[in-house]
Amino acid sequence: MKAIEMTGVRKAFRFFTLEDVSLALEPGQIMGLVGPNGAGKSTTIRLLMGLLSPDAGSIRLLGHDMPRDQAAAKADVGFVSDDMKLLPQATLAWHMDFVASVYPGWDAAYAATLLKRFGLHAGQAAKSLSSGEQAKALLLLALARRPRLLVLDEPTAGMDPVARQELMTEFMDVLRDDERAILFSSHNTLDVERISDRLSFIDRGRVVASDDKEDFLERWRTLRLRLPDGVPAWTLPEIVQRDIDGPNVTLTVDGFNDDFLARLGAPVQEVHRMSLEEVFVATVMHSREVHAS
Ligand SMILES: Nc1ncnc2c1ncn2[C@@H]1O[C@H](COP(=O)(O)OP(=O)(O)OP(=O)(O)O)[C@@H](O)[C@H]1O
Repeated sequence: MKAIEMTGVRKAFRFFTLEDVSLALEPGQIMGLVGPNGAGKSTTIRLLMGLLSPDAGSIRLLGHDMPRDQAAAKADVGFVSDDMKLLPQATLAWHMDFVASVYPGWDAAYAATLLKRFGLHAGQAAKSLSSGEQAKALLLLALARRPRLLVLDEPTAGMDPVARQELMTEFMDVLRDDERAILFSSHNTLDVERISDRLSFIDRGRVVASDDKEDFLERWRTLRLRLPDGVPAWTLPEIVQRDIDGPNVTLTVDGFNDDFLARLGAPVQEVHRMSLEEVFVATVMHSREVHAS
């Protein structure tokens, strides 16, 4: 059974449409949902969690049909988004007791470990926590339930680099158990590159690429060539961008391998791997060009 299965999902708002979104996540995997502002990440996550109903398509969370079976699904799904708030007057201990009383999977020893790791104090009132501490507290409450699936909308927003690193380590620990899965959205490609097994890039309401992280990083390259006799009119479909500066040509390639080099038929001076951020930007720009034409 897949942790997440979204097929052909559509949701139209007045000025924005999420179109034909399909995502799949297996147990034991972490998926990073990456996209620019307004791409549709939170809308996708709200649909997943049953907070919105799709106009078309199907959504299954841990095998449950959404939004119909959301009560059953949510018993096993930890969800945190940046518009969630703790009760201002209540302490973190009160929140922990409350969540423990609702969810039988609550792991008190793990909660105590997370308190220490995140530098939080159970006796502190929520209103006196900094915004980064509030975000950590919400994540603690979700993680200590030991849910089979964690769905996190921008979990590291407002956190400093040290806190982000701690959190990423924590996510990796959650996945030691092969039955669990995490979907998280982020603008931060460094975080995503660090821990994700799968990546889905979303732009303007469409999933523009979805694959294993290693496959993305293996496929994409920038190539530098020097061509004294002018620039050939390459039409190879793998070339998504070409920058020409006199005889110096830089190609951005999606689908780099020996066969591509043979078909390119030109001496390549340098081949560089690309960071996930570069792959993300190139994918989004290329998808926009394709749509515009
Ligand atoms: N309830 C709604 N009614 C109308 N439009 C909406 C609604 N919710 C979201 N939108 C629109 O859908 C688009 C996508 O929003 P969404 O919050 O999913 O983007 P996002 O990728 O999470 O962006 P960000 O990274 O900026 O948080 C935006 O243009 C937003 O204005």
